[in-house]
Amino acid sequence: MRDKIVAGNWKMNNDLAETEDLLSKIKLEWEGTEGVRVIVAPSFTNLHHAFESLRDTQVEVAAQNMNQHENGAYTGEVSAKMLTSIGIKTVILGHSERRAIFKETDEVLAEKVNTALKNDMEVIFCCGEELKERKNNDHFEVVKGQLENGLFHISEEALEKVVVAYEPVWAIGTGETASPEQAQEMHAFIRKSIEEKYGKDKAAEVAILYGGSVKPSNAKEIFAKEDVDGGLVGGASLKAEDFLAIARAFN
Ligand SMILES: O=C(CO)COP(=O)(O)O
Repeated sequence: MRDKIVAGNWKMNNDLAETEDLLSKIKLEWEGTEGVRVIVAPSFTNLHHAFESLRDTQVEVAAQNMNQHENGAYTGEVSAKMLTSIGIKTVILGHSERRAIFKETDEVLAEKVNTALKNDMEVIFCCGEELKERKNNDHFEVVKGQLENGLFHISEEALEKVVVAYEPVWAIGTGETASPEQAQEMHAFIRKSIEEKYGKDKAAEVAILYGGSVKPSNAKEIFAKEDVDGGLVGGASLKAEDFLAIARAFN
């Protein structure tokens, strides 16, 4: 059975005090539900603290990004080894903000995926189309291209360390959610694409998360869809109450 996952991408929010506050609320209120993985992704500066603070809990910690190079003269960057050395075993790669604002290409992302896997890290690989691409009916082609060029070079064995997150750019931070049907349609397409490359059994094991204005009020309906295995949550992950209500939406 594939994992059910609710991951909170805190983006560039929360200083140390705010991080401590949010983590303490999550720790206090998350009872741990059978079969649901809860992950938080604070900023680099707060990762070590978050990991130590959540050490004895069932809440996991992920990084929001990392560099594709192992080490060297890359001022301001963070390597896989720096992350694993503080206990971080999961990294979000290819978020649309990284692609659009920081100009990360499929080629760079393919390298990042390789580096993460080589360092035995789990990858949450993001994909998703922009509004104009959906309006032109290009969304399937765009997402397939992102998967083929950024992810599908990895081995069958490595796929076991990959979670895919579908985040339509037009639904991120806009309050506009993909309908449960739109999410299911794309998730089924993503699973089919994985199946064509790696086979049915492998595809059935890959968790595919939906991201884009997930809230306590819509999570249940979205997560009920067959190919939706959870959510990658932005804004609503900054409030413990909302984030955990989303995590409980599986029940
Ligand atoms: O980008 C997202 C998570 O990575 C989604 O953000 P929102 O939930 O704020 O729309």
